[in-house]
Amino acid sequence: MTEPFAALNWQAMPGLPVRSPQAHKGSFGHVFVVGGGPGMGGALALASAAAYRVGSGLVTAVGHPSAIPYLAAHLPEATWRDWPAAFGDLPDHAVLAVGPGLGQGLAAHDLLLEIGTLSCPQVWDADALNILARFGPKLLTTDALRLFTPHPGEAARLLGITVAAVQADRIAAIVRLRARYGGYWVLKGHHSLLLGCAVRNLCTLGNPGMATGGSGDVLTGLLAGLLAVGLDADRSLSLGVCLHARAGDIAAAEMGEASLLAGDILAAVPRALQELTQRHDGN
Ligand SMILES: NC(=O)C1=CN([C@@H]2O[C@H](COP(=O)(O)OP(=O)(O)OC[C@H]3O[C@@H](n4cnc5c(N)ncnc54)[C@H](O)[C@@H]3O)[C@@H](O)[C@H]2O)[C@@H](O)CC1
Ligand SMILES: Nc1ncnc2c1ncn2[C@@H]1O[C@H](COP(=O)(O)OP(=O)(O)O)[C@@H](O)[C@H]1O
Repeated sequence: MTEPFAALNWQAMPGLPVRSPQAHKGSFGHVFVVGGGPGMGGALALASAAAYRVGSGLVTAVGHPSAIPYLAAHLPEATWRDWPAAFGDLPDHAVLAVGPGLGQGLAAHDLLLEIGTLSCPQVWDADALNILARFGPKLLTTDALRLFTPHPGEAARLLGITVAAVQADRIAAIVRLRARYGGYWVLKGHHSLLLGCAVRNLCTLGNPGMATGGSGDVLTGLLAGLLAVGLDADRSLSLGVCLHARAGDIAAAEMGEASLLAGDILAAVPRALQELTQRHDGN
């Protein structure tokens, strides 16, 4: 029998590290978000903005050329690179988030073959997971720190089973995912499961309004941003998943579940973060 996962407590969760008065943007990492294939520039923009919202110092979006005008109009704070991209010149403090809107064409395969050889911290989501499912664990040739964020459909592909089988025993599924691919895992959906090094939890926050296109892309950017500002992988996992879900609850309380957009979750992230800050300040 598998051990139960304990519910995380938002009320007791530590917030972001306090910024030194001498801080500069180089103090808070550099996230590279790799995705934004044809027709999916929005996923790239959502993930990139989310990385900035948790304090990442610099964000570079790496997307298909067709995604770039959209990105420049919607997120002028990000720098960008076109596909095909190479990653030989990444700075020491780089964190990669790979998958949002990536697509599964040949260019995406080539990008993933290179990223699997890199040693910087990485968050894998969406089409990066679909390509990983096709190649199997041999795609991951280094033991880089990797966070994987499948929804049940992606988890099913990674395990070669049905979505119904994943959902019938979600704990068994996440345990098998880690056994097969290593790394840190979130199995998304109602009561997302988290499996890290010291983390074996579930998140009871969130709501079905979050079942809307792009909300997973926001989570990917949050997780990469938290790694970039210096949180360890376990803490990034638990804070990132709860922050995303709490922001979804704040946004749903304002908008109603049916009207919720992924951008509303993103817009509520600062308020969710302020709840943590104010609690720790004793307000
Ligand atoms: N604005 C954009 O550019 C957007 C781009 N997106 C991108 O579109 C690509 C395809 O991703 P999709 O996730 O839509 O397609 P997928 O085919 O990977 O996943 C959708 C399927 O997964 C299963 N599934 C997902 N969550 C489930 C749950 N909680 N319970 C049971 N079954 C579940 C269902 O069978 C569902 O039909 C990705 O690259 C993604 O990043 C999407 O994120 C939507 C928004
Ligand atoms: N019913 C639900 N209850 C709580 N959270 C949900 C629910 N449905 C979706 N979510 C959350 O919303 C996000 C959806 O991610 P994903 O399926 O990858 O969407 P997309 O591919 O459109 O970005 C996940 O973080 C998931 O946990």
